[in-house]
Amino acid sequence: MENLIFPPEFLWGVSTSAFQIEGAPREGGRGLSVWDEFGAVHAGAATDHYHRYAEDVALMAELGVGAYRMSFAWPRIQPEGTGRPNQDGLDFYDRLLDEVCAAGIMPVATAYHWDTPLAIEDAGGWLARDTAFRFAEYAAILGEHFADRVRMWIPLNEPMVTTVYGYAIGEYAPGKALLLDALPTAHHQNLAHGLAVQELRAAGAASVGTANHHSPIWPASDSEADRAAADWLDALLNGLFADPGLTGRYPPELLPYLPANCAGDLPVIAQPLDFYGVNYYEPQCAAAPGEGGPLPFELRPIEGFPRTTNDSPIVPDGLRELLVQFHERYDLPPVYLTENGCSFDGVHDPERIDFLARHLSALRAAMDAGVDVRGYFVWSLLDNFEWSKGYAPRFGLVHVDYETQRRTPKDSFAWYRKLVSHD
Ligand SMILES: O=C(O)[C@H](O)[C@@H](O)[C@H](O)[C@H](O)CO
Repeated sequence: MENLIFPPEFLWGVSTSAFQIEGAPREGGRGLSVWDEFGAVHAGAATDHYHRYAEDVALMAELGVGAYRMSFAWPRIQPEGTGRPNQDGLDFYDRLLDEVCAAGIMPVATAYHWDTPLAIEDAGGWLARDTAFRFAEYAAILGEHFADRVRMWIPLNEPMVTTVYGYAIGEYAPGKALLLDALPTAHHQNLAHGLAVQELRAAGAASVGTANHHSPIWPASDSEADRAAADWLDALLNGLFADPGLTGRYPPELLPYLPANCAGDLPVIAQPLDFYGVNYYEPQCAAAPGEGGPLPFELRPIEGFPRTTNDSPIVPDGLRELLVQFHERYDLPPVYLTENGCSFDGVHDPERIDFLARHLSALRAAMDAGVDVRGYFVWSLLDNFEWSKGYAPRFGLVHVDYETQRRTPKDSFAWYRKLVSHD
């Protein structure tokens, strides 16, 4: 730990999301979301955070973090995705945010972490331009009620994952496999982001940024064809969500797949940001597609690295590579690692401690290379519902027994507490 030296004002946090921890899907007037009945495994009670939030905030206070990144559940605030807010939903988040503030922890809020109200999805979801405007109305409600306590706002969590996993390959809700015909959902999310930034700022938001999922893209070989495939994947996974907000332009190779009138929305999308949030987990590798391949690239497995129980390759230096690349590519506002973490079993989790330590060293190296990084959030405080993988992958610093809902801090919890306390 001796080499993990960070400035005294560096912001240490943990992240979660509403659908993955709250549970109580039918309590307090909450409406159904696109994830409630999607897939083989349903979240159900999750970690029952809806009832146990005070216990979880006490764990964060014990951990000594300065910030907590949570998300609001759109279907808890607007059960049908439109219209007047649901008072019970507002009251729950009032209780939660008051508890967080009373513990001296700074609330960082994501307005949307994939739990689209079912009524909105039935009306087209992110394939429909209108959803961006519904989302802006929802963001205005959040700003009106919570801008007095939330210090950092993130309109959308990882729009890339929603587009690619939700609409292009169908692994996540809503389960559509449209391949490149899914790309209008990226534009509508980018538009929703821009409109929400305007609404949140109008409501007095202290600061607004992103939580985008980014990866360095490695070509499978040095061949021209593989490098071209990697460039295309880089545009799809990174440029499609970073470029419009940071440069006011889309990667040109993607324009044929985006709505014809998308350029008209770019001024709204390119709202100046107070911070740029990055979620980093692993690099990606691309090769030229085989004969008649449906896409201008093929994914290749990343080999030769240790792996998590969620089968993700552990590549800490990929984080330094990504941040330095973005630093050279964009005029970045201050950067926060809004998510980084890994899945390993057990309360005794030396692999997680090693993972976090090596990613923090890579983060330190990126800072030494000139990247203005101001904070780091571990994914996640608690073991929780890992989307279509259900409850098997465990990402928490705190173990959760899903039978009893008993919380047990892991060895990594003690390790992170020591780190953030500068001891
Ligand atoms: O990055 C994501 O995919 C999401 O933001 C989280 O909801 C995941 O649970 C986490 O990343 C682990 O995969």
